[in-house]
Amino acid sequence: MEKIIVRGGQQLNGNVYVEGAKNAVLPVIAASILASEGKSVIHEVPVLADVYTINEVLRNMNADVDFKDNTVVIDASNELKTEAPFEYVRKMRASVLVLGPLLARYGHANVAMPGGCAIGSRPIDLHLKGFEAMGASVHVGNGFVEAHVEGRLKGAKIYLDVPSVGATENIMMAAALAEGRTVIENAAKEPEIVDLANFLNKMGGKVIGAGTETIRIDGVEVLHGTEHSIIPDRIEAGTFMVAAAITGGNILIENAVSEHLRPIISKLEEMGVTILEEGSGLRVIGPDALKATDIKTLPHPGFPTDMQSQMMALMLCAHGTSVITETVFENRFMHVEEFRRMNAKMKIEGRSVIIEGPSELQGAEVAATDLRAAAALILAGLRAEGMTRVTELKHLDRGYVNLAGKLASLGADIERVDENGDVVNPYKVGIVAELS
Ligand SMILES: CC(=O)N[C@H]1[C@@H](OP(=O)(O)OP(=O)(O)OC[C@H]2O[C@@H](n3ccc(=O)[nH]c3=O)[C@H](O)[C@@H]2O)O[C@H](CO)[C@@H](O)[C@@H]1O
Ligand SMILES: C=C(OP(=O)(O)O)C(=O)O
Repeated sequence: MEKIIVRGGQQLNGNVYVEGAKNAVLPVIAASILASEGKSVIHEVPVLADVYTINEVLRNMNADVDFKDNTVVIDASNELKTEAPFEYVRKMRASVLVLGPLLARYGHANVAMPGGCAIGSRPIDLHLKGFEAMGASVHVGNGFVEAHVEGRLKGAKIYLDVPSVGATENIMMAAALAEGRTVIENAAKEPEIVDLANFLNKMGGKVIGAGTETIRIDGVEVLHGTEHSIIPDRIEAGTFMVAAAITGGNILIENAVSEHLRPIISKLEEMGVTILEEGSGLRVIGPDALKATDIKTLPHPGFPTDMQSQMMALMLCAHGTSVITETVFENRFMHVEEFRRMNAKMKIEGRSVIIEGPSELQGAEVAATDLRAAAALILAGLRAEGMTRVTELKHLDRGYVNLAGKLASLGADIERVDENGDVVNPYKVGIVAELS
């Protein structure tokens, strides 16, 4: 079992580059199967286990997928199989994003039902209601969702009960090839939704309003391959911002987009962190002493749930009482127990965690409970006294490219080792093991 070993106490300084966003690239790759003509060339693709998984989902359907040098080239002009088996959906819930494109292009899709996961039950009822509103019949049984429509999907007015990112994306992709106009109300407004809309428009789609709560899609008969660069990962950027803050360091985070990071910038500034626009990125300077603050996770442009656990690590080091309220996922506090192993002082009250800081963090063996918890435990390890060992790195590899190597290049005392204690090439990471 691989581990990341961190010895706390180093201040981090230097430059780091933010990769393309995981949560943007997965829907864009799924959308590429809408193209019955031409190839899609997607740049700024991060080397992540999730990208390998979605590529395997497409290959399994008979699409040609080539991934090298951070570029994925997809030719989906073959006749595709309309299935995504459980072995892929189990590894990565975002595999359900092929449902909309398959249904729109072939009138049929059979995709394994994603289960819950460590952060909550995560139903897909809003995706399915959207397809039904567009004329599809949907059957859930034997662990699969089977959706079917005679002829083309029909445009519809769809109000989402909650602004679900995945439902907005799945419906937007399906609507791109439907007959007539679809209007999604109470749509998710995340930057990744805008990136997907831009990709669909370059494919010949007609999507307007992405980034607002109402998205209008006029369906077209054919979509074609195109070329696109993925937006930078705001959560990876936010993670490095916390790394600077928690170590009292000074990091230039290249390729960070400040408009995507407003809620994170605002909270870090409240905690005493200095953040300056510089070149094509952000310089983040940690203070001598961090101040407590409160955060409540919300859909964009509220504070992102995917930064909740990293902020928890930071708040543990701040002076005073901080409160974190998680409203997006019902069970995203699994990392609290792991932080406690590091001598963190906090208590859970319903959907909130109350932190009396600062805690004198101590190194310990801790297990990542999800992808962001993995990063958060490493961040805490940067500050803790002694050695922290983080296990369950399969979560980390889903969403961070070479996090240990990047932190080491900024001055962290960190390495990734295998079960024999031998240092692992950070670029090979767990991806190879995961897929073999
Ligand atoms: C691959 C990807 O982009 N993942 C992101 C995406 O996940 P994902 O798209 O799964 O998240 P959603 O926005 O759909 O989920 C938000 C909330 O809505 C609920 N819900 C969702 C769909 C549905 O049909 N019914 C329903 O009740 C969920 O249980 C959850 O409580 O957005 C989340 C919220 O920003 C992020 O944490 C994830 O990193
Ligand atoms: C929850 C996350 O991702 P996913 O939706 O892919 O599980 C995440 O990126 O933190």
